Amino acid sequence: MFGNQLAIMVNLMETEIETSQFLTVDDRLGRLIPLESSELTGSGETLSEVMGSIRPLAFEPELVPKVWGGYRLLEHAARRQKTSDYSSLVSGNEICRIGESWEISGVEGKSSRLKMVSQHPSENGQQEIWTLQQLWQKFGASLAGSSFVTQPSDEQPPEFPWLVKHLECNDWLSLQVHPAVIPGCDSGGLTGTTQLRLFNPESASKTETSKARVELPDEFPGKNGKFEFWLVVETAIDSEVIVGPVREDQREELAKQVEAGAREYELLEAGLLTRLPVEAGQWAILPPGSVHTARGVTILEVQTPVDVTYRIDDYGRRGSDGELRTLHPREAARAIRSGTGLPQVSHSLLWGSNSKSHVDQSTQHKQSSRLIRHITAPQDPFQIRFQKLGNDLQILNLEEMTVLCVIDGELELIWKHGTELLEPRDVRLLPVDLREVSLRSKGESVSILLLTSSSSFGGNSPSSVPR
Ligand SMILES: O=P(O)(O)OC[C@H]1O[C@@H](O)[C@@H](O)[C@@H](O)[C@@H]1O
Repeated sequence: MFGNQLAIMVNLMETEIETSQFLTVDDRLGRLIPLESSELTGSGETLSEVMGSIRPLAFEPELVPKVWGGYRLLEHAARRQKTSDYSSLVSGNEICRIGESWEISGVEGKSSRLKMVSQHPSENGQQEIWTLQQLWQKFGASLAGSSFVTQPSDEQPPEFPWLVKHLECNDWLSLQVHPAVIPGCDSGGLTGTTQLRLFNPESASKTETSKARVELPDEFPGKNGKFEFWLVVETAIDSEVIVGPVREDQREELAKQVEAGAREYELLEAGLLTRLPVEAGQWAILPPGSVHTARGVTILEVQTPVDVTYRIDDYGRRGSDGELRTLHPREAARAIRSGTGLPQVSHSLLWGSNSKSHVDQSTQHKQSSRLIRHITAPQDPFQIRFQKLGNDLQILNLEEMTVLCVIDGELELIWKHGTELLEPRDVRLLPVDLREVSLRSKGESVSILLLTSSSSFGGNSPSSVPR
């Protein structure tokens, strides 16, 4: 699957919080070791040397089995790898429901592996393997430019600021909530104006600020909480989301009932959660402390790099070990109390029948063949822009590190030394050192999502190339 390395993801139960770790086989020791401690890192001194030349970075998607998953992410991965042997793509080599495909991750122990293009073997003859976290620590300035800060050596190494996944929620996700932000948190290796864009409860709206100061979780001192953005990419029949609290003044009651072990239907009956049908093209913003679940949807998820979920209700399901999946009512109640904003689900669609209406905090404008919509608010920890491009060439100036996700259509991505054709679900990390890339649709149009830290989008909006 990854050269001669077998990569395996296992679920570990650490106290009450479910977490997981990517493992790799150490040939010398003849056993599994955490990927981050593997010594298979490359020896390049610059990002260009590692890559052969500076180029958009592609990572190996990591497929994660989930009880609520399906088979589409697996089928997609098989198509992409040009294999019909699905079992070779799954940890443990057993075909099972896949819920998540981790596209870009620097999360400790679960960092994405760089897809190598040049096949330079390292000194010991092995294919080099770089994780995103290793690249971030060694070449952060090439990736993020002047906004990257190196930490003094006695401090925690900076963490890559975003986590990008595809989710296939064939069945309901657990009803869940993620922990809130801790003030004075790790900046994720970014500084200056960019650092201000990382989630800060002080800059949230007034009603939210008072709540942000309540009890804070102590499990992850010094880390950001989990702020999520969902773009609904595909839907099935009966596609729905459930979110809450519906109003800010319900937060305490919701927390109380969750702590007392209330189930999803009781919270819905009490009007503390709301159930909404969703269509492809809608999006949701889920600040820490938002209760949520979904089913019948494929989602592109962008989040801050915190892999912690507190389950409120799991509908009596058993995990792969045959045991009921753990619920965390006490931690969930605490996360709800320290929530930093209400969950929002867009009323309009980014594409489809009502895509023209203005909604929520997004803004939209049309330029030549392009539709641009800024989705997240300036105080949010990352900025999301949706763009529809035609087949005229557009330049994207990379004044800051950008993640490019293809949503629909085929995209031609051109940079100084090369070009590549991207398909829906392809994700690329565009380092600042690339300076600029050009984009155009191979067909009539292509939809893309751009992820950055700053809301200014200075030179980072594609502009037409004069012909
Ligand atoms: O606890 P389960 O149901 O497996 O869900 C866990 C998953 O939930 C989703 O809403 C997202 O937050 C994912 O990033 C997370 O991994």
